[in-house]
Amino acid sequence: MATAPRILVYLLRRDLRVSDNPVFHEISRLSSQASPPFTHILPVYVYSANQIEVSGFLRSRDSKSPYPEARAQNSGFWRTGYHRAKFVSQSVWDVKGTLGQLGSGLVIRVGKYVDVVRDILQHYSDGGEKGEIVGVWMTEDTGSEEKAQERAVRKETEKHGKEFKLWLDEKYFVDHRDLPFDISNIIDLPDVYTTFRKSVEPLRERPRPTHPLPEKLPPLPASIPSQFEPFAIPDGEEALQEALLSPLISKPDIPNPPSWPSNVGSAHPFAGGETKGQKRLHHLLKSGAASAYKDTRNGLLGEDFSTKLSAYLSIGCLSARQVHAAMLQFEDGTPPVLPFFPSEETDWPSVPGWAGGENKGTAAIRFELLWRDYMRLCAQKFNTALFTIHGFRGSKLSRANAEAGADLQPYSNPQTKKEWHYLSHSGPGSSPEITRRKLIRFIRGETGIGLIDASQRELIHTGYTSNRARQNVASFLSSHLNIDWRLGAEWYEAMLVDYDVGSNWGNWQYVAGVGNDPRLGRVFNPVKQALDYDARGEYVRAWVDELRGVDIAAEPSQSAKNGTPAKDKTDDVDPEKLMGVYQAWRLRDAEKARLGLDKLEWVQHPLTRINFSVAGKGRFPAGRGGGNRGGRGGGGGRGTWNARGRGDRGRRRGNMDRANLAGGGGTQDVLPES
Ligand SMILES: Cc1cc2nc3c(=O)[nH]c(=O)nc-3n(C[C@H](O)[C@H](O)[C@H](O)COP(=O)(O)OP(=O)(O)OC[C@H]3O[C@@H](n4cnc5c(N)ncnc54)[C@H](O)[C@@H]3O)c2cc1C
Repeated sequence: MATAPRILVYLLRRDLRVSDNPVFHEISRLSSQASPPFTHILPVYVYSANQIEVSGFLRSRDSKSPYPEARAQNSGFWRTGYHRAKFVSQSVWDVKGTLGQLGSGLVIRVGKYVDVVRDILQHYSDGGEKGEIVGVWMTEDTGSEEKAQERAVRKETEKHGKEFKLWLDEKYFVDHRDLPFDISNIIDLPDVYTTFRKSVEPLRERPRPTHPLPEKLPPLPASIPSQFEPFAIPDGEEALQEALLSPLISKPDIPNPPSWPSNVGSAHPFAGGETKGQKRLHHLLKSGAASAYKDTRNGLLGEDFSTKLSAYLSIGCLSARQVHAAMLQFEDGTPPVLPFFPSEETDWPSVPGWAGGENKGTAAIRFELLWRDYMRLCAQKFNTALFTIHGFRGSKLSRANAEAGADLQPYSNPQTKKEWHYLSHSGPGSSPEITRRKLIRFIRGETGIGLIDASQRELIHTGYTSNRARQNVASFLSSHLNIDWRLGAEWYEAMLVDYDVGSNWGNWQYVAGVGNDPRLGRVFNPVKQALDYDARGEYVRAWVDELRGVDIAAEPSQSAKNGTPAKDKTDDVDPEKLMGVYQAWRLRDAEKARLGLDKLEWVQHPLTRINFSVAGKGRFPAGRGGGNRGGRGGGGGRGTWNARGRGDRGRRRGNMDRANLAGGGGTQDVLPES
């Protein structure tokens, strides 16, 4: 008589890959032993009811979900919006396909993790032919909510007398076990990134080797419990996606969102999944985009100015060490081995950077991947302070508050304290109703500040906007409008295809001045930034299509009349007219009337006016030449509206961020750069 199946349950969360996955690696190793501890595996992915709306999975229209809607705490926005829901669903389906090819499979469920686990444990509790659970495994995750999930699943598993094992999350650049401090004493994490980075350099030598793709995995058990009531899991990828997306489409976060302008492509047109992530990584190396990254990373338009790996990394379709390993092979002149992309030997030598060791592009990618590690460690250190208005700086755990002479300015410094405008209650100079109206205009991309509006519209349509744009948007909401920065973070959480708890909330805190930016009172000037990074207004005019017809042409110069080529790409642009693209209220009345802009509220009554003027005559202001990127910015982006190419290369930096950040916060106008 056949023995009953011995089943290992593996709950997947943000580890949606089969290669370089320590859990699948170990399952494969154990199952190849003479007497494996389990005969079957049950990999399960749960659409977690408090993080993604699951009412679209209700079996009938008359049934009611036992879970409240998955909405954010301060704003009421969906926790997971359309773009990410789609990307995650594609990624889940991709893993399911790979597991199927390896002789196993993936079961998809909705609900709370603990409810799903309880249901599974109960199904097998009688023993017999159905089988017996030998353990429940799960990979750890960042964030207080995720930790609570882990505790609840552990408790439930142990209540049933089964073993629970929490695996280390190995999708980061530096393995937890290799940090220069003991992770159980996370208070020792430096409060400033540079200090942390120096403690783990040289970065190229840090990551551990990757695990290979298993050749074969144990099968699913024959008896699998169905989804518990009142939900049902539809068959097929399309039906599943529809169940996820339908509530988000039927109840959009804002009424009448702006429409997608013609002829502008998404900077992030990529589908989710481990195989797609590896394809993207392969493309970055093969096209030379990885080697060019340092010079292009502050672009605004196009697919290749930056890696666009963030969404794959955030849910674990790729691990950072896979990115590192592929770059290492490229740098050493070995065709990168990606499990889903065997390399063709022949044409690599023609790729810029091939076999040349670490270059400034690949080094800069490692630098950024370490930022991601750092944000995740901060989230772990500060825990729920990640979501509080006064942020890390206000936390008792901040070393600045704990010790004299630490890197961060102490929270008690009056410069770090702001009077925030809230949605829930009145504060000095604002009421919830005014804040709500401003917030809606901010979200719709109708603030009247071109760079902000372009980014917000791009975000709502595509689920992505560049790092440069994100910094400006976060600074604008928190320092120009003084609105509770958490509303912006929640909007990003809903919208971003690459949302990641540590990176999102940590970066919002950083820019809002309550996180671990060692410099105090920094405010981005979004007009100056537009001039530096969108020198022809192409990005703004791509997404804010009302402004496409704005005439920015300069009077033909004498040299042009003589047929001599322009000295600079912007010689044919009239800087004063360009200012009307960056802030439409500055357009001449006749131009506004010609384009019908005089009837638009956001043109006539912008949320703030920034008195920035172009210094000098004929040419754009100082601060645009030379210098290289350092710290957190640099580079620039150009291209046509539907550009697919890279951003501009080799652009300025030096003192620029300081200049960009000139001026005060609040709703005060930012002072012009002298
Ligand atoms: C207000 C704000 C919110 C943000 N929210 C998120 C978020 O939810 N998820 C997220 O992954 N990133 C977030 N970022 C960081 C950064 O903007 C994105 O990682 C980056 O734009 C993603 O595009 P990319 O993959 O092409 O990045 P690249 O420029 O190609 O960078 C390579 C990788 O490095 C990492 N990285 C780069 N910059 C940062 C950074 N500042 N912090 C942490 N990791 C970084 C990402 O994993 C990224 O994929 C945020 C930044 C700001 C200013």
